[in-house]
Amino acid sequence: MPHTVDVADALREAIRVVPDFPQPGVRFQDLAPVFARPDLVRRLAEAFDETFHGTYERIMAVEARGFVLGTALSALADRPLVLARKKGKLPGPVHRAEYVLEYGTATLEMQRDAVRPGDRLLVVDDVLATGGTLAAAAELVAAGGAHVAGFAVASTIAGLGGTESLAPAKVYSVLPAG
Ligand SMILES: O=P(O)(O)OC[C@H]1O[C@H](OP(=O)(O)OP(=O)(O)O)[C@H](O)[C@@H]1O
Ligand SMILES: Nc1ncnc2[nH]cnc12
Repeated sequence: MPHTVDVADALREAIRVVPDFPQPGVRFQDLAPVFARPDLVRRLAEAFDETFHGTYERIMAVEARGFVLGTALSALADRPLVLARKKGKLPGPVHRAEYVLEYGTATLEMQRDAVRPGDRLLVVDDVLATGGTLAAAAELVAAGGAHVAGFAVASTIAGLGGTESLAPAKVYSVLPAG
C-alpha cells in the first residue's frame, strides 16, 4: 500500500468535524487533533514534497492554519517559507488580494520582497473549500512576478468546487473531496 494512502487513513481518523461552526450549515473540519500529532504533520509534509518534488523553489503558507503545514514542509524540504497573511499584519510594501470565504470575506497580503521574479511557489494550506483563499494566494504569487507550482492541502471540502476553480493548476489534497 503506498505511503500516501496510509497518511490519508490516519488523517481521516484524526480530523474532527464540527457541525454548524462557525455558522449554521458549515461542517467545520478542525485539524487541531492533526496538529497535535508530530508524526502525522511530518507525514503530510512528506506527502506534499513527494508530490511536487523538484518543481518548486519556495513555499507559500496561508494564515493561519496553513502556517503549520507550510512550516513543516519548509523544514523538511529545506525551502524558504513565504507568508500570506491577513490584512494589516505585515510591515512594508505589500501585494494585496481580496477574496470571498465559505463564511465571510477577507484580504491576504504578501511582502513585496518575499519572492523573486521567476520563482516557483508551492502554495500550502490545511483545507480547500471554495478555493477563494488559494486563488487569492495565487494572485499574490503572480503580483510578485513568480509562478504557482501547485497547491497542496490536507483536506478538500466536497461540493464547493474548490479544485475545479483552481484549474488548470495542479491541486494535491491528501484527503480528496468526496
Ligand atoms: O477555500 P476557501 O473557501 O477559501 O476556504 C479555505 C480557507 O478557510 C480556512 O481559513 P480561514 O480563513 O477560516 O482562516 P484561519 O486559517 O485563519 O482560521 C482554511 O484554513 C483555508 O485557508
Ligand atoms: N468547512 C471548513 N472547515 C475548515 N476550514 C474551512 N474553511 C472554509 N470552510 C472550511
